[in-house]
Amino acid sequence: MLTLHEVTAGYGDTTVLRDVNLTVGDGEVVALLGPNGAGKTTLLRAATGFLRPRSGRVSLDGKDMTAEPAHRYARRGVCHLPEGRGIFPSLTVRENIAIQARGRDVEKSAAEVVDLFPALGTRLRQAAGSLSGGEQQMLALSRAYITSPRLVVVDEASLGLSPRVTDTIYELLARLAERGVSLVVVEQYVQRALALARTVYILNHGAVIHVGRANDITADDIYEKYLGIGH
Ligand SMILES: Nc1ncnc2c1ncn2[C@@H]1O[C@H](COP(=O)(O)OP(=O)(O)OP(=O)(O)O)[C@@H](O)[C@H]1O
Repeated sequence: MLTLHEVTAGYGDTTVLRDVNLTVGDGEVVALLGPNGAGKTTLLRAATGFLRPRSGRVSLDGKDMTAEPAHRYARRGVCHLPEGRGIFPSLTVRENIAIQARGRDVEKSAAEVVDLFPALGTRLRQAAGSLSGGEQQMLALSRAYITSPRLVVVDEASLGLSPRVTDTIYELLARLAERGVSLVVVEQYVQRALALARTVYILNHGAVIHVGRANDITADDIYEKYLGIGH
């Protein structure tokens, strides 16, 4: 459903991505891995209309989206969950849900979120910034449920969270995948990403240096061959 063809992108005079090709099929889960500064966040931004490529082409279901802004991607079912959660800390949980709901019934959306994340049920009137890190990430993930997207792009969902909360977040991503939602997941924990994904892309210095099936590679291989961090 999503295709990046020879995408080059960057900021000001800095070129970050160079001729990147990437495809995500309907219902496919892609893990996007690579060292710090490799350009993973930049790739997600270029793939969802938040950063316009300098050259190359981004398309959704065959339609050229390269020059389109992010809200047009959203209208076509793309949900971008940025690093840093993308929630409004000074607004209440309910107000955040109202913004995520984008014109949908807020009560119904809030009920859906509470059903999915009972922990948020007693906190609807609380400022989102006063939630724990895990609860804030759950609130951020709510967007991917109440808007019924076809493609969800997730940047470092587990950053700073405990292993237990990370398990919960990954169960929810797996549930989205079971529903047939396509996912692109940037993750520092290679093992977790491999367990979820069908396809692995490894990025280094803004270029794709490996594409393959997640079943055909181990986390150790990825560290040794591509990330250069013996562990
Ligand atoms: N807004 C910006 N303006 C200028 N340069 C930027 C900007 N955002 C990122 N960069 C640079 O682009 C490069 C790639 O950054 P990016 O955040 O895409 O990498 P990443 O793989 O997601 O890294 P990390 O794992 O550390 O988040 C880095 O050298 C970074 O300094």
